Amino acid sequence: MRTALDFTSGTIYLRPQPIAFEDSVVIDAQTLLSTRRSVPIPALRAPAPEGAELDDILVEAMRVPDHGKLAPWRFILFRGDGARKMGQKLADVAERREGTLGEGRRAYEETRFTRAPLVVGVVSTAKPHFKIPEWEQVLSVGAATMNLIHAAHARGYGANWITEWVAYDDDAKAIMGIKADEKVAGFVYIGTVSERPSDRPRPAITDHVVEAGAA
Ligand SMILES: Cc1cc2nc3c(=O)[nH]c(=O)nc-3n(C[C@H](O)[C@H](O)[C@H](O)COP(=O)(O)O)c2cc1C
Repeated sequence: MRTALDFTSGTIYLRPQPIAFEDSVVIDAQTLLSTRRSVPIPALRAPAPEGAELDDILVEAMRVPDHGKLAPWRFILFRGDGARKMGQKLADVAERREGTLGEGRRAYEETRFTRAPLVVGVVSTAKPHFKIPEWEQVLSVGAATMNLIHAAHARGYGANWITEWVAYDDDAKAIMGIKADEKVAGFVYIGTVSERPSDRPRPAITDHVVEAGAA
């Protein structure tokens, strides 16, 4: 039976009135939305979702509004040996750019995709289309990324949406198998939370919401 993380109290718990679905117990949607926050990468430990659970998370990630049904995204899984090798190649790119890297910097680059047990690269394949504005496709990719994060949190995992230089570097993108006309929406670091993060101040609705016609 799976558990959910309660970020308000910091305890692993089973919901007193869980939403039962087949053999799973999942956090209720309102609690998920009101308590999710990014977990710093060093606090993301093994295990990460894998197998059927990861498949479910990816399917839920793609369950987003998508004008024209273009599915303008794809996912790259960085884990294990593949993630290690990718880090070494990216460190080489950084070294070609900047000259010999210091030990700490080299190690940072080499371990870029092994800092968490799973990193999901979300790639936008949005492009000009005769009917569907590219902007709307990009929004759908962002929605898929957020769904991915929520789907992970719903199962008790922590997640963090990161880009950093490798998302914007053409050579790094090529090494990761990302085409020149594709964009990185983000790298979502996922793992089991070892330390509960404190929250940050959240935007107030008074600063961001207006009533139409009230002015
Ligand atoms: C597209 C995108 C890219 C981001 N890239 C980074 C990044 O490279 N480094 C970073 O520290 N935070 C990055 N963030 C911010 C974190 O994902 C996160 O939102 C932030 O730490 C605040 O945490 P919260 O999710 O709890 O509000 C990015 C966010 C978005 C939406």
